Order: sequence, then structure tokens, then C-alpha cells
Amino acid sequence: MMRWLTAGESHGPSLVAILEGVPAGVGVTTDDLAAALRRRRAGYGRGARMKFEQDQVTVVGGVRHGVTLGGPVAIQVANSEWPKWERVMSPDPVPEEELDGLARNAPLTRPRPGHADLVGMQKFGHEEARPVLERASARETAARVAIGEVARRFCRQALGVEILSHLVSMGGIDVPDDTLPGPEDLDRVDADPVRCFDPDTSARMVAEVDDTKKAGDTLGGVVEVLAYGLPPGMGSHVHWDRRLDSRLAGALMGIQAIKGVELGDGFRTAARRGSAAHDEIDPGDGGVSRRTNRAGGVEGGMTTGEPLRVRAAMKPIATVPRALDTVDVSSGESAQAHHQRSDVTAVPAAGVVAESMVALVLAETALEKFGGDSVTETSRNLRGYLDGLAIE
Ligand SMILES: Cc1cc2nc3c(=O)[nH]c(=O)nc-3n(C[C@H](O)[C@H](O)[C@H](O)COP(=O)(O)O)c2cc1C
Ligand SMILES: C=C(O[C@@H]1CC(C(=O)O)=C[C@@H](OP(=O)(O)O)[C@H]1O)C(=O)O
Repeated sequence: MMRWLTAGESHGPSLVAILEGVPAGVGVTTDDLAAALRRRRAGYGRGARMKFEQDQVTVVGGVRHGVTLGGPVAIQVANSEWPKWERVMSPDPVPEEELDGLARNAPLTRPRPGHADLVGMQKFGHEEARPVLERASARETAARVAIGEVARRFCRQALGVEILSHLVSMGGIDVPDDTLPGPEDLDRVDADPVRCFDPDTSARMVAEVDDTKKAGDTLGGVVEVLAYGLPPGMGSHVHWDRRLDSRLAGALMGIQAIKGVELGDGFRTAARRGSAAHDEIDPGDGGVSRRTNRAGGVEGGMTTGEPLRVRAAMKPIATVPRALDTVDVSSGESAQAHHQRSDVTAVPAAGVVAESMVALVLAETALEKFGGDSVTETSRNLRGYLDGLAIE
């Protein structure tokens, strides 16, 4: 069994994450984690905060001399901006006079439509949005990417699985359907400003970000996560919560601002006739094969052995600079939603977060199927399973 948890606020001293159930022998260093966190911060369209703030990563448990020990992996991602927020976000009481007049402490009483502000204030009984937005903020995804990197390395080492993501749509601009990056294209996708594999589409997306920024507006889009090298049979058809598609959907919908998830051709499949929707199967000397992969590598809640393809749709950023209409909850009057700064879009970053969530789900599912207290044992069990497959 694998479990994970994160804690921490957007402007708190640090985020923390614990990943429990990682086998021994996964190679991971502080530098590897820092590199993963850098990938999340990149992406054209992010706001000023990504430039001046830094993620300071420390492994506080579960890893020794660059390999996991088998115990819980605990990672801290400290925030270089903490000194500016120390009083406003102090866990201990702060004298009133030290907070008076602090701009950062001004009550946020004009909730942003589309963010967690208003309903969070209602539900938790807060008079302003700070206590809500601090935890709702997607800064928390830095902690997920840190543990996701451990899961990704486990998947690579134990199963030979490579996970990557790319942007398939932003602001209504779609990639042509035939551009699917392979595992060898990871660096090229990472080097693209919006993490789009198709250079022409990328250029159009970048121009759209610029136009949207000028208009004081924000953008959403769709990312696709791909996993290559999966064996058939991870996940299960026997119960809803064992289905891999169900677990992937939950994990991806758990990312802030993700509003839709699609396996393979997903919603597009719904418009086709059955004869054009499914993946026909051929016999062959090297084993059975599928002619197409419209299902996105999952049938009956189990991996088919074809590449996994799962998409996540992100809504536009809620903190719209040309601020949206709202209510000032302190007066009950109409007002403009609060806005200091924001990302124009964070879809490229969401792709990196989505990879992490997929890595965590795949690592967990692989351990359920193959078990293993060490990476070597998981690999051995996988080989035994593949050697014993009645139908290859
Ligand atoms: C990587 C990433 C960055 C984000 N950046 C912002 C941002 O700068 N401003 C904003 O209003 N929302 C941003 N969001 C989205 C909010 O966190 C999200 O809309 C909010 O928590 C409410 O949750 P919901 O959209 O799932 O309802 C970001 C999301 C992600 C995944
Ligand atoms: C800090 C991160 O993302 C933040 C996520 C976020 C939100 O509302 O989700 C809002 C922005 O923060 P602020 O409102 O303070 O400018 C983003 O910068 C990060 O990804 O590390």
C-alpha cells in the first residue's frame, strides 16, 4: 500500500509531503527533486511570483546516500519569501500593533469568482479569504511534484515506465491530432515555452498568452499525460475503486483548477460509431497487438500494455486582472474581486503536476500488482508475471 499527504500554506515557511510505502532502492537525490521543482515553475504565462520566489528542497527522511530506505520519504519545500510573510502567517500569536497597517495583512473581503474564497469563508466561518486561499493555492502542488518525482523514479527503475506530458490545447488553440511525443522527446517538450510538442502550435499559444495578458485576462487549456512501457493488467475491473481509470480521474481532478479528465479519446469517442471507436486486436508472432490506441491504454479499468494517454482540462485562472464582479462581504455591496498579481495561465505547470499525480497512481497500482519491499523485488515479480502470461 502506498499513501501520501501534503501540508503547508502558500505563504507559510514551507510545504511538507510524506510518501509512505516506497520500496527500498529507488535512486533519488536532492538535486533530482530540485530539477523536478524547476520544471513545475517554468512555462510561459506564469506570474511574477515564479521569478522571485524559490523552492528550497530538503529531504528529511527515508533516503540515504541517494537511495530510498523503504521507510516513509519526507520532503520539505521551503519558501524563500517566508521572511516577508513571517508575521502575517506566523503560527504563533502576533501582537496587534505589529500587524496594524501591514499591507500583506489587509483583510481580503472581495472574494474572487472561480477561486475557493467565498465558499471557503462560508464553510469555515472566516471573515476574509486569507485563511482559505493560503491552502487552496496551487503552491501546494510543489509538494506533490516532489513526492511525484520519487514515484516517477520508482516507475522508471522498477517497471521501465517513462512518464511525460505535453500541452494539447490552450485558449482554444489545439495541437494537430498526430503529434504525440515519445519518451525520447521529454527534453524537447520541457524546452518549449508552453510545453507543446508542435512548434507552430506553440508559437500561436505564446502569442495568445501575450494578447490575453494585454487584455488583462487569463487562459485555460488541456494537458495530456503519457506513460510508455506499462505491462498489461495494472488496475482491475472487479470494483469501481480498483479501476485504474477511476483512480487516475480522481488524482487529476484533485489538482487545483482541473475541471475535466479524459482517458484516451474520451469525449471524442462518444460521438463515434462503435466500429470507429474501439481498438481492434490482431494476432501475431510477438503476441497480440491493437491496431489503434483510442482507449488510451486502459480497458476494463486495467492497463492494456499500450501507452497510457490521459488528458486534464484546466479552467482559466480565477484571479482575472480585469477583475470580475463580486460582493464585498464586509459591506454587502457590489465590488470588484481582489487582485494583486496572478498567472495569465498555468497550464504548462499543471502538466508537470499531472505527471506527478499519474506517477503516484501508477506506482501505487504497480505495488498492488507486483508488490516488493525493494525495487529489485518489484522488478523480479514483474518479470515473473510477464514470463507467465498465458496470452502474450
Ligand atoms: C500550477 C497552478 C497555478 C495556479 N495559479 C493560479 C493563480 O496564479 N491564480 C489563481 O487565481 N488561480 C491559480 N490556480 C488555480 C487555483 O488554485 C484554483 O482555481 C483554486 O484553488 C480553486 O479551485 P478549483 O479551481 O479547483 O475550484 C493555479 C492552479 C495550478 C494547478
Ligand atoms: C505560488 C505558486 O502558485 C500560486 C498559485 C495561486 C493559486 O491561487 O493557486 C496563485 C498565485 O500566487 P499569488 O496569488 O500569491 O500570486 C500563484 O503564484 C506556485 O505554483 O508555486
